[in-house]
Amino acid sequence: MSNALQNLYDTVISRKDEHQEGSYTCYLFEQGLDKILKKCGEECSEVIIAAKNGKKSDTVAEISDLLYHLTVLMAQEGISLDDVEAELEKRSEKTGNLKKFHQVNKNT
Ligand SMILES: N=c1c2ncn([C@@H]3O[C@H](COP(=O)(O)OP(=O)(O)OP(=O)(O)O)[C@@H](O)[C@H]3O)c2ncn1[C@@H]1O[C@H](COP(=O)(O)O)[C@@H](O)[C@H]1O
Repeated sequence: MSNALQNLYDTVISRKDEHQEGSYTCYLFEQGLDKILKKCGEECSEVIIAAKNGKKSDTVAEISDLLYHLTVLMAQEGISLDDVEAELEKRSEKTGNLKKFHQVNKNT
């Protein structure tokens, strides 16, 4: 995972562990899962709208908002970046095996 995502994740975890005055992340944890899910839903819709509007910088900003809120959701649910990385790698291995399987079948 990228350094920026890892740094964000570490900061979010530290906000979960220790209250910091004025922190929006702490506010989200205090509000709880339903609020975090609501924000993920809202940010997801904003990504779709920005992408439809076609301005790359706006879409990048909305994707960043979504990634931040997903990071808060992961922390809330005890999911680490390693958990997601492992899942992605598992899929990539499966896809690789499937491609090899099709290649072998094509050649026989
Ligand atoms: N990456 C982010 C980040 N992205 C978006 N946001 C906040 O998400 C909120 C979403 O804005 P909206 O207008 O949708 O929501 P709102 O009306 O302000 O809030 P609601 O009433 O809807 O809850 C804004 O307040 C943004 O500041 C973020 N807040 C914090 N971070 C990072 O999280 C880490 C901890 O920051 P603090 O929470 O400030 O300690 C730092 O690394 C920050 O850079």
